[in-house]
Amino acid sequence: MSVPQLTDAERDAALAELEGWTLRGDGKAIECTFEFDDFVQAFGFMTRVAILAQSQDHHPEWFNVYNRVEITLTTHDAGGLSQRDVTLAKAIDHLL
Ligand SMILES: C[C@H](O)[C@H](O)[C@H]1CNC2=NC(N)=NC(=O)C2=N1
Repeated sequence: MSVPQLTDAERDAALAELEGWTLRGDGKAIECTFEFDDFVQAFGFMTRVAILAQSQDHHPEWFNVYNRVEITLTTHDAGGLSQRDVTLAKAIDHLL
């Protein structure tokens, strides 16, 4: 499935709407770190993100240690950032 990468203008507009998400150094992904009270809260969040990701057929790269969850969103099919990353990021934010 072909997904277009965002243009620079589309990317900047999306980032302006996404609080806490930043552009990765290479410009091909967005990243956000979430902190919770403990591991159970963090893992519960990850479970809800997993269900969301599956429903959107768009999956995060992520790292968890104890109460911290670092999420990176990029579109492998596009080789960079696409609208699918922005849509998933917004949906993740709505979980909180
Ligand atoms: C076939 C399936 O739709 C694709 O492999 C999907 C699955 N999840 C995905 N997740 C992400 N992050 N990028 C993709 O390009 C992607 N592609």
